[in-house]
Amino acid sequence: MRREPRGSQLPKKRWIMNEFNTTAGLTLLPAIDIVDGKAVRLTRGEAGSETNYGEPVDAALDWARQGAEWIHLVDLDAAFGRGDNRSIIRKVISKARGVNIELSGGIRDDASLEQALETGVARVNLGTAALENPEWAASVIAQYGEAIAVGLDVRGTTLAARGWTQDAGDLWTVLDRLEEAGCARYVVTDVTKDGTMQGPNIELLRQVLGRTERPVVASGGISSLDDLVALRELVPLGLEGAIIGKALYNGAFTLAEALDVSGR
Ligand SMILES: O=C(O)c1ccccc1N[C@@H]1O[C@H](COP(=O)(O)O)[C@@H](O)[C@H]1O
Repeated sequence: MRREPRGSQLPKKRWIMNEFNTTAGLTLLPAIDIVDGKAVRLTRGEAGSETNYGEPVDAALDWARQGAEWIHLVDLDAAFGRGDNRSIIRKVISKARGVNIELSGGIRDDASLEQALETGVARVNLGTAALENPEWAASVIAQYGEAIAVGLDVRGTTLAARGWTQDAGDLWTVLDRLEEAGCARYVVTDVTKDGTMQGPNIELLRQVLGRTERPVVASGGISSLDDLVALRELVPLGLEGAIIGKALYNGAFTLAEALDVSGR
């Protein structure tokens, strides 16, 4: 099924260059967030709210066995600016060979970016740096293209940085700037939903999809297979993927079941 162009007002050339693949289904990215060497889930990103789910490598091997194409790997200690989990991250990456890794947390300058890319990950997410250091973000977006995504982590339409502890600007203003810079992809997280299993913020995703032709990955709140069905309906609008966290760890459904409904 071919998708109708969104908005006949789009310039034709731009539309042709960015046509969405509507037959691809929804790419699923099971999440492994690491604190102090362990896989955890936070509630709304609040430090200290974590539930511990054991060894990150075990989670990665489990997702890989169930058919994961991607893993969303987060160094939460680096995101909070209180250390890092680099050695365990390298271990996860080497054990999950064949699975694409999206890595985030603490990637804020040339050194941390090079270190992240050297691990062989498929792409990295910039959070804080994209908000606090626009010139650097634009330069690495230009240099690395598809290897860089930007995480748009929001409460309402206010972006959050530094472990989601600081407000860092207006979503739409920053999105316009990143579009200018040619950002390849956005990971949109409703912080107020993250780790709550209250369902994704479909309205927010629709609004973002209405303002970019770049692929978008949804994050935060997924609780059921029905949520994935609802997100799949956004694929023709440009939604590419969904990050799943607590629902998998809590056994609401398995990754294999989720992949079945994802259309991949
Ligand atoms: O994923 C979380 O639960 C989370 C909670 C609190 C802060 C950040 C969180 N996640 C990831 O951190 C990166 C941002 O890191 P940085 O600002 O670039 O250092 C973001 O991509 C989220 O995926």
